[in-house]
Amino acid sequence: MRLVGSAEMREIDRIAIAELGIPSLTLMDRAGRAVAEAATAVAGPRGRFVVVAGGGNNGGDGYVVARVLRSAGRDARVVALVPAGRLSGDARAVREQAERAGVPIDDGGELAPIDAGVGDVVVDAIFGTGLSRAPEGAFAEAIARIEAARVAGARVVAVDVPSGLSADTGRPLGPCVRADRTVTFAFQKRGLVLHPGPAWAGEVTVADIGIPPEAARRVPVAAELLTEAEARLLVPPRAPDAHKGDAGRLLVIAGSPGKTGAAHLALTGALRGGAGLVTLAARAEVLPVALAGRPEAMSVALPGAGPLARADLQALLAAADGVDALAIGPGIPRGPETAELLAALLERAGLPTVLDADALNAFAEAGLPPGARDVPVVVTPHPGEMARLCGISIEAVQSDRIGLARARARAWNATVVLKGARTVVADPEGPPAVIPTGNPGLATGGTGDVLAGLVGALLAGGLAPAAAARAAAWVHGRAGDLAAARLGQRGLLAGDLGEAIGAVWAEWRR
Ligand SMILES: NC(=O)C1=CN([C@@H]2O[C@H](COP(=O)(O)OP(=O)(O)OC[C@H]3O[C@@H](n4cnc5c(N)ncnc54)[C@H](O)[C@@H]3O)[C@@H](O)[C@H]2O)[C@H](O)CC1
Ligand SMILES: [K+]
Repeated sequence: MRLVGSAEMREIDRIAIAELGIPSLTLMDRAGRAVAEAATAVAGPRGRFVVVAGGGNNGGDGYVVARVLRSAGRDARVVALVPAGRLSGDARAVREQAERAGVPIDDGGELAPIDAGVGDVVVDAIFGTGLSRAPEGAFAEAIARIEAARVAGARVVAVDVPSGLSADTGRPLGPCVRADRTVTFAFQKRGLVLHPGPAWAGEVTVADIGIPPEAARRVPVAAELLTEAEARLLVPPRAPDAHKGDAGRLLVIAGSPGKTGAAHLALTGALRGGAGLVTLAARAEVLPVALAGRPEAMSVALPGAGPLARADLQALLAAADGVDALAIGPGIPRGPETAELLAALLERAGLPTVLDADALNAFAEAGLPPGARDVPVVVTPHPGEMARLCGISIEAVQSDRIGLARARARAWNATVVLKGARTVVADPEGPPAVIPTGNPGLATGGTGDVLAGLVGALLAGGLAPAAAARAAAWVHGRAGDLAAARLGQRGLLAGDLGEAIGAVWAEWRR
C-alpha cells in the first residue's frame, strides 16, 4: 500500500485538480462527507458535534462536515479559529455554504467554548498536511480544549491528520490533538504509521475521495506500507512434492562462548522459517549448548579458537559448499580480522547472505561497507548498529529512518532492514517498505537473532533479498504480536518467537 508525505499528497492533489480537472470543491465535499460519516458512527444517538476549524483547506473540510451533519438533522456547529475574512478559496466558499445552511459558527476563536461530553463528537479540522510549525496561540489553546473535551468523554475525530502531528515523521511539532479516529484522504500518510503517530491518530481509515489513479501515477512512490496480503504473496506455498533441498540449505555462522544463546536463537529462526537443512558453524565449545533442543540442526566445528579471522576462511568455505544461503553474525567472536574474513567469504562463496549484529559491528569497526559488489546481501541493523555503520548518532538515524535506509541500501547495494518501531526495509531499487507489525515486547535480547535466521531461511528457500527481508520482517513482527497476545509484551521472550512464527505460517497456510 502506498504511503505518502505532505508534499507528495499536495502534488497528487495539484495534478488531480490542475491537470485532470477534478474540481477541488468536489474533493473537499467528498472529504467532508467521509468525516461526517465517521463522526456519526462514534456519536451517541443524540450526540452533538463541534467542529473546530482552522484557516486552510483542513478547516474547509470541517465546514463541509458541519453542513452535512446539520442537513442530516444533527446538532452540529463550528468553532472558527480564523475569521471569515481571512479565509480564501475553497475554505471561504464552504464556510459560506455552511452559513447559508444555517450552521451556527462561533468566531470567538480561543474564547469560544468547546463544551462536549459523553456521546458528543469534536471534529478536529484545524490543520492537516499544511502544518508547518508548532501550533501556538489560539490554535494551541483550541488543541488543549479539544483534549479537555476528550477527557470529559467526548470522542475526537481528526480530519486527515491530527492537528499538530507531522504527516511526514509521525512526531508532534508541538501541542497535538489526540484523536480516537482519524479519517485521512486518498492515501495513508507516513505520519499516521510511523511512531508515535499511531498513538495520536487512533483508529485510522483511508477515505477514497475520487483522486484519479492517473494523478497518483504521475508522482513517484516514495514509500510503501507492507500489508499482510502483500507480505503473504511474497512467500510461495510449498510444492506438494517438495523435498528438503527445495526448502533450501542454510549455513548459520553464529555464537561464541558467552553468546551461545544467539546461535540457538538464530537456528530457531532458520528452522521455523522453513529452511530445509540448517547447519551451524561455530567454535567447538559453542556447539553443545547452541544445538541443545535443536536436533533438527547440523553443525560444523570451526577449528582454532578466539575471534573469527582469516585462518577460518577455508573451513567456512568448506561448510558453505552446497548450501543456498548464509546467515552470519549473531554472537560471533569478533576480532580485528573478522570483517576482512567475512568480505572474503562473501566474495568467494557468492551466496545470498544476511549479515546481522556482530558481523555488522565488524564491518563498522573496519570502516568497510557491509554490502558486497555482486553478492545479494541483506543487513539487519538495529538503530545502534546502523549508527555505527553510518558513522552518525542514533538520533540522526531515528530522525529519518526511511530516507536513511533507502540511501544506504543504494550506497551499499544491499537490502537494509532497519529494525525499530516501525521496521523499514529498503533495497537498492524501488521504494522502502514500512512494516506495520511488531510491538515493544520485541525490544528484548535475542529477537534480532531469530530475525536473522528467519531472513536466512527465506533466502535459502529462493526468495530474492528484497522479498525475503520484507516477508521475514512482517512475519517476525506478527509473531511478536501473537506472542505478546499470549504472554504480554513484558513477558515475551525471543525464544517464544519460534512457535509464534509457526503460528503465522499456519494463518497463511504456508
Ligand atoms: N486530496 C487531499 O488530501 C485533500 C485534502 N484536503 C484538505 O486540505 C488539507 C491541507 O490544506 P492546507 O490548506 O494545505 O493546509 P492546512 O489546512 O493543513 O493548514 C492551514 C494553513 O495553516 C498554516 N499553518 C501551518 N502550520 C501552522 C501553525 N502551526 N500555526 C498557524 N498556521 C499554520 C499554513 O499556512 C497552512 O496552509 C488536508 O489536510 C486536507 O484536510 C482537501 O480539502 C480535500 C482534498
Ligand atoms: K486535522
